[in-house]
Order: sequence, then structure tokens, then C-alpha cells
Amino acid sequence: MAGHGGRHGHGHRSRGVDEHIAAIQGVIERSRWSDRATEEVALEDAAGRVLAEELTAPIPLPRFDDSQMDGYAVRAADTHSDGGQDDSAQKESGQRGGADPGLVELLVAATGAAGHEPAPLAPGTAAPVMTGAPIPSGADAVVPVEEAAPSQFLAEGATVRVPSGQPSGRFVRPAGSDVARGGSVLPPGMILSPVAIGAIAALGLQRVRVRPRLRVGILTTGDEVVEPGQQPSAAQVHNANAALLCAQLVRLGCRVTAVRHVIDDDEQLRTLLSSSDFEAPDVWVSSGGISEGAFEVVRRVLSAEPDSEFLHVAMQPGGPQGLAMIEGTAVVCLPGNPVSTWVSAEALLRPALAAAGAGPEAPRAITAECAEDLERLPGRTRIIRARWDGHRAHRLGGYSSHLLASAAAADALIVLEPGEGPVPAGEPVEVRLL
Ligand SMILES: Nc1nc2c(c(=O)[nH]1)N[C@H]1C(S)=C(S)[C@@H](COP(=O)(O)OP(=O)(O)OC[C@H]3O[C@@H](n4cnc5c(N)ncnc54)[C@H](O)[C@@H]3O)O[C@H]1N2
Ligand code: MOO
Repeated sequence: MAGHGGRHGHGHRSRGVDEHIAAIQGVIERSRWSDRATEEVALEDAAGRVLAEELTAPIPLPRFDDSQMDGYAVRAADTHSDGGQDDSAQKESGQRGGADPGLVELLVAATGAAGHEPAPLAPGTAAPVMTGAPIPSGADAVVPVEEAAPSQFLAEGATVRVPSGQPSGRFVRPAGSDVARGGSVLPPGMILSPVAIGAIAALGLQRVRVRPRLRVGILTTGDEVVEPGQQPSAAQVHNANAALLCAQLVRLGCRVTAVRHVIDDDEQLRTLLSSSDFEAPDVWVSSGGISEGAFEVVRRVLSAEPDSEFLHVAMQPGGPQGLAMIEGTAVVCLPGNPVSTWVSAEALLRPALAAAGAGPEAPRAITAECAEDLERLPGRTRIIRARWDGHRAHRLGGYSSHLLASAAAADALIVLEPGEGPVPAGEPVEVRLL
């Protein structure tokens, strides 16, 4: 997402979206999170964590040459009428044995089951092997049981016939063909997905080294905000942003160490920021109190910090933004309108966490049709809450950033680059699947 920086009203500096993502990444990387040690976790606790170092294979996979089929392990040369030469055209693993209609008789050897070490295969014999069982030494091809005559497993000492001309290597999964010993399996910074965790387990590892979870404090502000379950006065609203940010940051793999609300009182905010009643967060994520009003507590208190900035980012919603650093704690200040809070967390904080290696990848962006007419914004990236139906993105509700209930079913964001004029329904647009 680009988004042009420039001047915006109110004497604020205005900055592009990507530039602000980089600025958030910067404060996260300068926070105490960067100094904390990586940790080793058990695989059952590893899902969603960020790999701290390159993962290399301590063993090859497969660990030994094994069979890809239930069948007979043979010496390929035994099935060739000239007694040895492969037909190179038939060599490819998994291909049928070729045009030679002839059958070769072999003596049935002892059965090799998965999990058991087989005896070496004597010349002129065929050993029943099951999928995943080691190939007996001496054997170099597997004939699937359904191609044998009879097409069943016979007892040791019986005679079985297999098609002649078996290529060497047929249905053999060579040791190290997935990954060699010492080979690279995952780069640092990867999110540990179920398939990644399966691969790590297959390598015999019980634990994996991951980056520390980001410790996040969530801070909401405003005299008008009361907690859900409390009775608001005529001029009060329920705190939507604490629950919203909490859910979002947990989903991004962060550990929420404090959730606090302060009224529009500078002293209360200062006290909270220096409190040791809870585990010190690496990052505070705040909502509200940063724009042009008379009671902007976050902006007032944090503007006094040497390493702070309050500005406009060229996007809507989520225009007003702020950043600060207080003794190793980064403060990412998001605007208070609930949809602005949410969109800022999705479109700014999430990519910044991903770029810092503190959270999962940013959502996947695809190009797809919008289902309704949309309107671009001059000079600002417009981010539109949407629902994805598998083909098209449907806009939910209006553009205003108080419309949280209308946005509640959103599972996608439509991103319109700055510009003028309408985007008619059916036009391709950028859709981010959340
Ligand atoms: N004169 C100007 N006014 C405003 C501007 C501007 O540029 N000039 N920007 C507007 C935009 S855009 C946004 S977004 C908001 C951002 O304001 P703040 O971040 O200072 O947020 P607040 O004023 O504290 O609250 C805004 C709005 O959100 C509600 N809110 C706040 N916290 C919560 C919460 N935890 N749960 C639910 N709702 C919350 C609050 O009641 C307000 O309705 O400023 C515009 N104004
Ligand atoms: O940018 Mo505010 O975030 O429009 O509502």
C-alpha cells in the first residue's frame, strides 16, 4: 500500500501508509522486546510462534530408502532378460514397467513390514514390502502387489511372477530425497504453522527456538467510556476498543500483560505508564485521545516525551496516529473511533509486527471484484470493511469510522489507493483477506 504523504489540515505532518508502518516497526525494534532472549518451546506450544533461527535437518528425510507402495522389493536387474541393463526410458520412478509383456519368476523372500529391519535380498528373490518399510539391501525397485501374478502377498518360499524390465528406483523413496542431513527446512522468521510443526516433529525434534512473544499493554482512554456490563450515563458509551484490541493482539501472537482504561486526566495516564503493578509491556497500544479535541490525554502526555510524534497518516479511517518511546516501552497510539482503531491495527500495526518479526505475516492481498460502487479519496488510501464471498468483496455499511456494528461481520478489507472518482461495482480492487 502506498498512500502519499504530504500536508493535511490542522498543521499536522502527513505521512504515507508504508512510511508509518516502517515507523511502528522502528519503535517495536527499539523497544525492550528486541533485547529479550529467544525461547525454546515444546512443539505443542509452538503453533503461531515465530521461528528464531534457521531450522536445519539433524537427520535426512526419509531417514532410509523406503517403499512407496505395498508390493514386492526386487533387484531390477533380475527382471531384465539381458540380466542387467535398465531400459532408461522406463527409469522414472512410478512409471509402469514398459512394453515388455513378459513375466519373470522370482522366489518369495521374508516379508518386510513398516517398522522392521529387513534381511538383505538375495539375487532371484522378491521380498513383500509394505509402504514405508525399508527397502532390503540389494533391492532397488518395488513392484506394486497388484502388478504381480498372483496379485497378492505369498508366503516365503513360494514363486511369484512380476513384469520384466523393472526400472531401478521404481517406487523407492531414497533417503534424504525430502531433505538431506544438514539441509535447510525453514528460514528464521517463519510462523510455525501446523505443517511446519509436523516437519519439525518428523525430524525428531521435541522443542523449537522461537522469538519472544511481544508483551502488549492495551490502553483505552476517555471520560465517556465505561466497561461492558456497566450502566453508561446519558453521554457515555461502552468500551469497544479494549476488547477489540485484546482479541486482535492475541490473534497476532502477542501476550497481553495489562488492559487499562484512563479517563482524560494527565496524571492518571502518567501514573499508569510508570506503574509496576503488572509485567512491563514491550508496547502499549492505545486508542483515542490523539486528535484535535480539548481533552486529548494521550497526545498531551506523550508529546512531552522527546521521542514522540503525532501526525496524520494518509489513510481513512485511521488518519490520526501517534508514536512514542518511554524507557524501552514503545507506545503505538491509535485513533479512538472503533473502526479506526481496528483498521489501524489491521493495516498499520499488523504489517509492522510482521516486518519486525514479532507477529504473523500481514494478510494476503488478492485482486478481486468489488460488489458495490466505491469512491476513492484524493490523497488518502481508503480502507473499506468488507465481507468476502469467495469471488467478490462486499462492502459493509458506510465509510464512517463509528459504524462498528455494520463492520462486525467483516473478514476482509478493500484497499483503494488514493485517487479521484468512483470505482464501479465489478472493478478489480485490492482485497486483503484477514
Ligand atoms: N477537529 C478535528 N476533529 C477530529 C479529527 C480531526 O482531524 N480534526 N479527526 C477525526 C478522526 S478521523 C478520528 S479517527 C478521531 C480520532 O480521535 P481520537 O483518537 O482523539 O479519539 P477520541 O476523540 O478519544 O474518540 C473518538 C471517538 O471514538 C470513541 N471512542 C474512544 N475510545 C473508545 C473506546 N474505547 N470504545 C468505544 N468508543 C471509543 C469516542 O467516544 C469518540 O466517539 O477524531 C476525529 N475528530
Ligand atoms: O481517520 Mo478517522 O480514523 O476517519 O475516523
